Amino acid sequence: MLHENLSINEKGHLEIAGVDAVELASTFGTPLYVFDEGLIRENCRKFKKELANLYENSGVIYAGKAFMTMNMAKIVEEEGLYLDVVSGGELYTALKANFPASRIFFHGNNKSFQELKMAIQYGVGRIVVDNFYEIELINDICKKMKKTVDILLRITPGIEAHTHDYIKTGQIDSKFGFGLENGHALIAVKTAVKMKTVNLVGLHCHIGSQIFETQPFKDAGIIMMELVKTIKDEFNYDIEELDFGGGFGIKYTKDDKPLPVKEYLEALVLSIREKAKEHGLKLPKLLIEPGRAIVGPAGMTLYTVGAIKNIPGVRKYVSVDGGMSDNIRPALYNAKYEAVIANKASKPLEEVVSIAGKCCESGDMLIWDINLPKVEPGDILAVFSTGAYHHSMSSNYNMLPRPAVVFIYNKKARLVIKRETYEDLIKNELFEDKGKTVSFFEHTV
Ligand SMILES: Cc1ncc(COP(=O)(O)O)c(C=O)c1O
Ligand SMILES: N[C@@H](CCCC[NH3+])C(=O)O
Repeated sequence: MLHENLSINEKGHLEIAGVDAVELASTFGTPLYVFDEGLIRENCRKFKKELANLYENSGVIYAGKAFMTMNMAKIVEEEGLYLDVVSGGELYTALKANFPASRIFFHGNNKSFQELKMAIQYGVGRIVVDNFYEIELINDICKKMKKTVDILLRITPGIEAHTHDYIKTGQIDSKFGFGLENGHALIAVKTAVKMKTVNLVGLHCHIGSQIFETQPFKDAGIIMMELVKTIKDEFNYDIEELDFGGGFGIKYTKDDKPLPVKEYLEALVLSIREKAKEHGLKLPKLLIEPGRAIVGPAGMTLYTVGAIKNIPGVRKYVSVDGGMSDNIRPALYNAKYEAVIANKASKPLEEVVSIAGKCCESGDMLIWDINLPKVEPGDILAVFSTGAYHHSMSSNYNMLPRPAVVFIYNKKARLVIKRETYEDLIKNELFEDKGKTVSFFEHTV
């Protein structure tokens, strides 16, 4: 199986973290996001430990955009990680979960006045400043509130990571950060150093996501340390923290070959140490921001098979009860997945089919050409590695209620987000009539 926490029980059913997936589907309904909480915690610890072993003065920040709920924020806090939030909504969720504001890093390329005010009012640990407009906004807010704030500047280091175009972020032609090549980074440093309301603590860069090589991390280490040296020389200013973002690749299919986390980190740490030695610089605090690698492999989605359409000599379409509304990644990035029929996990593979979502889009295909046992309506399809950027990117397209979320821990299933209801879909609508009472059947857990 794709991940170690997946197995097949004596009934021939798929199990995740020791819990029968078919039972989960029948108890909680489908589509269903299932997370192995034990694996999330293990991944948090692994990142912390691997980094600390290589570099003492370090910290791991969980990137909330991958999967953000109050329960997730609690796990992140309990595991001693920092938290990266990227909107007022993520910040609100974290604060509601009692996540300490001082451990929050606030990201985003267009933070609004209200979002920044909220962040400053609640005392977030760091604002990761993306652009000149934002520096001025922060300055104004801090002056009005008579506060100061610790910031990192997001740098676009000019590195091309070999990943999907939509998830590359380090190249100069990017909407994120201050460009290094065009001199914006140094102008931003100069501005921040002079500003009384902000305390420039460090620099940030993020080169992309789902990366399978060490070279971009090595390059990022070198480029950022050169910048630290330039800042020291030009402004006599010490940069105390370097945050290198996330990007650690994971396995969606057997063809994906992520490296052990240690290898990416070693590459990064080596280049930082070498540059520090070469230029006689103090070693900065080293931060990383993994999202996908912490939650991605820990999640899977369960669907129920419905209509099956065989077009002889062409293709067999197997439709499931979810689709691009709970997994936009195939449509957005042409992302590939592996899946099994959870109730036939030990049956031989018999046919090649394509898994279609239920949204009104021809592009709503979850998997093209997958080998499965004979598929029938009512079968439970389990799609793997759906922990990151699935729930967080879900929508109500076609007025589909968002799936429930279940955490498995110590072989017990716990509902952490209820399935949305049809009432939830219309709850914010202002409608003049009283509206009619409509009966319907839905799996409400
Ligand atoms: C600034 C920043 N940090 C961290 C992450 C998390 O990246 P990943 O999920 O690839 O680890 C992202 C998303 O790519 C990001 O934009
Ligand atoms: N949402 C993307 C990654 C973007 C990361 C955010 N900067 C994905 O599913 O792969």
